[in-house]
Amino acid sequence: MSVIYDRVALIGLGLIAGSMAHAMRQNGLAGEIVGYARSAETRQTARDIGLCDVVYDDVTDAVKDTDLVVLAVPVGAMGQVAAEIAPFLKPGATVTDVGSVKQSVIEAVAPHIPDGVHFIPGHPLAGTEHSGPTSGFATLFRNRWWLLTPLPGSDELAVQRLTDLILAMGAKTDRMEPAHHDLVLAVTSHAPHLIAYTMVGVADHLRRVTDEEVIQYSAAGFRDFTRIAASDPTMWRDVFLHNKEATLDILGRFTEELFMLQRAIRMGDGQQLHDYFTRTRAIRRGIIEAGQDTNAPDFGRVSEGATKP
Ligand SMILES: NC(=O)c1ccc[n+]([C@@H]2O[C@H](COP(=O)([O-])OP(=O)(O)OC[C@H]3O[C@@H](n4cnc5c(N)ncnc54)[C@H](O)[C@@H]3O)[C@@H](O)[C@H]2O)c1
Ligand SMILES: O=C(O)C(=O)C[C@]1(C(=O)O)C=C[C@@H](O)C=C1
Repeated sequence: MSVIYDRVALIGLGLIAGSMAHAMRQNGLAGEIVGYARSAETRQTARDIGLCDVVYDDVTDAVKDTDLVVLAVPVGAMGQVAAEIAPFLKPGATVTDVGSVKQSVIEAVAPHIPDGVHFIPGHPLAGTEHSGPTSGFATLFRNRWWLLTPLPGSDELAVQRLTDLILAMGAKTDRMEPAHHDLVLAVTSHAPHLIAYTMVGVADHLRRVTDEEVIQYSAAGFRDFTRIAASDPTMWRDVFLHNKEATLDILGRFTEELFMLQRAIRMGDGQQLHDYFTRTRAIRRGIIEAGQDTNAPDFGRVSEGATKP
């Protein structure tokens, strides 16, 4: 494939930036890939593993004369990073982000972007429970959705060029309104993470009662259900603080359903339980059959990729 951007700067060198670096390099999509991360330790690890062509100690050096700047830091840090880099952005450059929440990132970043620079918010629906500069791998985005939430009046050529990069990294892309994105992701990603974290908390509480047995004999159901509870605490703290309303809305609905099932169990209403599980099983199977389950975990791929990027 051919070069789409001459120079790409990755700000924040974790799972997503690292996977982008591998995917761009493997497919020859960037003339030069440079990077910056806040912690000196992360920068050193990135240099040791050759993640980028250059890793800078100063974020402004990374964005100077750069065609595409990718903000790949926790959602709560996006605004501050945008403010730092804004005076050094090249006219005509594109700034995108990969944050899991869109409305609050747009509110935090857009005011800092100078005229003549294109800000195109985005979100790859792909990840693992691993984080940091060694966790990325080239195939992370393959067959995954990468949503763009362009602002009204965005430069269509700039959006198309970013779309070309995303497609060339193996992803599928679509456009969405930021508020709709945040509601959809609250259902499909944010609430499930909170529930998984909670389930581990419950198991830990019970462990004290059962004398370690909960952890020792943790069944496949618990393991499958709670894999995502091993995810980065900073990232998820920021997601919940910045997608507050949608997450609280979905958790309210979840709690109502849970109470309904709880009551059915208490009343011995087997018919209600069976009907509910029959309906939800059909929905879940439908997702797989429609081929929309490409974001489901694949443990073989993840562990292989994470250790051998
Ligand atoms: N992990 C996932 O599954 C996933 C999937 C899609 C999108 N995202 C989003 O992508 C972004 C990055 O997530 P990740 O999983 O790659 O995280 P990560 O923890 O693996 O990496 C984050 C990087 O940001 C750096 N960083 C933190 N604060 C910074 C700051 N103020 N300035 C500069 N660097 C800073 C850290 O040093 C680290 O290198 C987040 O916004 C997250 O919501 C994550
Ligand atoms: O597979 C996982 O480990 C993930 O949690 C990835 C996942 C998701 O919920 O699907 C997590 C957060 C993102 O913003 C996008 C993808």
